[in-house]
Amino acid sequence: MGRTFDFTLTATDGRARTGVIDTPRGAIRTPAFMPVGTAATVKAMLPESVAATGADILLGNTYHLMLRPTAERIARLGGLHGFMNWDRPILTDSGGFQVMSLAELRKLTEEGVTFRSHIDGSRHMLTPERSMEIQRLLGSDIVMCFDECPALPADRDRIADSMELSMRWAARSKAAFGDRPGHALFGIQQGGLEEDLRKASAEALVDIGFDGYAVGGLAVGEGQEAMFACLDYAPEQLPQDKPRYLMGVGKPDDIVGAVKRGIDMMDCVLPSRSGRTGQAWTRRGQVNIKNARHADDPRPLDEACACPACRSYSRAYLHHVFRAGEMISGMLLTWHNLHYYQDLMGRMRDAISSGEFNAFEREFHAEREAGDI
Ligand SMILES: CNc1nc2cc3nc[nH]c(=O)c3cc2[nH]1
Ligand SMILES: [Zn+2]
Repeated sequence: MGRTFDFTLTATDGRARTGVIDTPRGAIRTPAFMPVGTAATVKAMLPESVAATGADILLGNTYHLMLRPTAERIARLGGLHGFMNWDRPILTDSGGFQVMSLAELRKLTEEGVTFRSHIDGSRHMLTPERSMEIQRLLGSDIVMCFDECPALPADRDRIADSMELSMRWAARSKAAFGDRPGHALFGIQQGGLEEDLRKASAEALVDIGFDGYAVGGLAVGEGQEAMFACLDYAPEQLPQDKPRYLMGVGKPDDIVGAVKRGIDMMDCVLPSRSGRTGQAWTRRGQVNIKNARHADDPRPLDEACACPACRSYSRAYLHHVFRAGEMISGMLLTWHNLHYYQDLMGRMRDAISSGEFNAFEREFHAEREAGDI
């Protein structure tokens, strides 16, 4: 296993970029989409199936794994890669966002956050130092700073105070992370929808120095228009030569708009979560396979898709197994959705490389208007 973590840009088209992040566990082609493997599994998928969709990296959640089975147990068993049988790169988030959205009886102080587990009510504390320790125990390749993500809408003072706390926590995260060749630490920009606060956050993070930079604080209910308005300036406030990671995004059209605005990495539960509920994402838009109109339809979900669900099964079959509550339903639609997302990322990488991103974007939207799905 090599010891480096390097990002190489291979082409740009407008503000869109494509490149490769080299890590000791393999290369990550950017723009990259990371499937979410919350509790050491991408739900309804075998790891080899996740790899078959084209995913170079997946995301693990510190909050869930620290509660169950605990980071110490995973470390005793050799780390998250061996534990979940995924030998490619893993990015773990820092736990702060999940604590604020899932845990009970939370108390936030300068030190960190104390909370009770949503699983069994046990008491826990997360600090920048504890988050770095957990992510080290898990063995993740890309570690995220411990930060606070304020819910929007929020007034400017609240956003400013929260961003400044996150910057102090970023410095503590960096100090606790130490020097770990082959492992990366990403800072997370905050500042809500305030351009000057985002600039101040970016400058604070660059002063501390990170291997990559996330645009945090978005996809928290602000809506696509406000998110894109923020992405019209925020990515370019961050270093041009490091990966830019937009957290928690998103629907396919969110992803295309984010890549257009200079984002290199994204993660979202949407393709896997919606796959389990019967929502399929296709080039021509969304298909709810549980809708009665599919009951006798012999066509595949998407004629243009090469995934196992589209190659070997009809809409009628997918409709049936969802209506019957069969486990294969979630497996097939999750596989299709993750395959579609990775296919979308690959088509964007190719379009950027050939300087045709604008044409790609026009075609992407035109196909969705075509209807008849
Ligand atoms: C689903 N939307 C979403 N997931 C997020 C995760 C995050 N983690 C750390 N910091 C963030 O600001 C942050 C924002 C996020 N938005
Ligand atoms: Zn498919």
